[in-house]
Amino acid sequence: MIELQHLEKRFGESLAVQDLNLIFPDGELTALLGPSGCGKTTTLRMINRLIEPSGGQVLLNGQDTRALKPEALRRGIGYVIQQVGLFPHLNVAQNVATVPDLLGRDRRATAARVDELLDLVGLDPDTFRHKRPGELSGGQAQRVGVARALAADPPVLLMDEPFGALDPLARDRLQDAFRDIQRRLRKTVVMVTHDIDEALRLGDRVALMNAGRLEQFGTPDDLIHRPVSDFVRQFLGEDAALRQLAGQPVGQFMAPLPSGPSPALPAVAVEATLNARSALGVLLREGTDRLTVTRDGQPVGTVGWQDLRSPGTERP
Ligand SMILES: Nc1ncnc2c1ncn2[C@@H]1O[C@H](COP(=O)(O)OP(=O)(O)OP(=O)(O)O)[C@@H](O)[C@H]1O
Repeated sequence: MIELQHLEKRFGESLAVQDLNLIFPDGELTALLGPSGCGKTTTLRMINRLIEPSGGQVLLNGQDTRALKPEALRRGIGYVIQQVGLFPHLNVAQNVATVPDLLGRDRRATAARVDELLDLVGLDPDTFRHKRPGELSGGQAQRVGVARALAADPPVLLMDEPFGALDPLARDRLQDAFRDIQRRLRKTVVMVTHDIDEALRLGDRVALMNAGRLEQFGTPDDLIHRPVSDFVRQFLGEDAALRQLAGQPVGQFMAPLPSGPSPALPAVAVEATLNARSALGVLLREGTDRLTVTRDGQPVGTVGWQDLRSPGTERP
């Protein structure tokens, strides 16, 4: 668990971060969201002490990070940035193995781990192991960056606009891949983004900052349906709820079929993997109030307006 207590950063006369109190829960992804210049990156970099706080403290599993050597601290915290910063003269495998090598881990075990990680981020090891960073697309390089950050198996991962430089298609793909990875690995992730959709899509929780202060901390649902201020409402925009739906499969919102004999099902069916916003579109277009939800063509549940307003309990 990472805890920020009265954290503050002063640059000359101006306060970039002020009296920030936040807990990043273990195993969850928290998105640090907010307009440009609100202090997101400064906050992130105070966690691994790339920036030293002017006041307050950061606790990592209860320990004040000032008590740790910055290098030792950073070895236990993966860090992914937008300009991946791969070493151009090293190949992909060597780049991913940087930290395990530094830690003196067994070579053969590291090579196996590199292949496993390349697989995990969706790069075929045989194709990519020996490529140089200059031979990769932006999306591929970013995947290598993620694999490298995971290589030492750090419990904590800090990510600064990790998908920001990618075209929308590559960004979507990598966000999906990363969401799957995070479901499996359950790292404690803090991700800086100014992209509202990304925060709502990937964040278990969202910390929305405004001018160096925390405006609201909560689940995406909290921010959308229970905004604490006009700033939150305006920053997310009126269509926030719709945009959140776009990032989630309709299967997450359905009411499962009761066991026993099948009841009469709505005539129009959609697959559970369809995004919930499109399912809403189908409801509107067909002028009906419920849809059947299928998996591989088999009915598994039904979904209606009310279900799409608030996520059901069936989240995977
Ligand atoms: N090294 C520095 N010296 C002086 N001021 C700085 C420095 N780093 C950041 N700032 C200022 O602190 C404030 C917060 O910057 P920060 O980079 O944390 O914002 P951000 O929310 O990450 O913004 P963006 O989304 O644009 O990256 C800004 O006003 C910025 O100009």
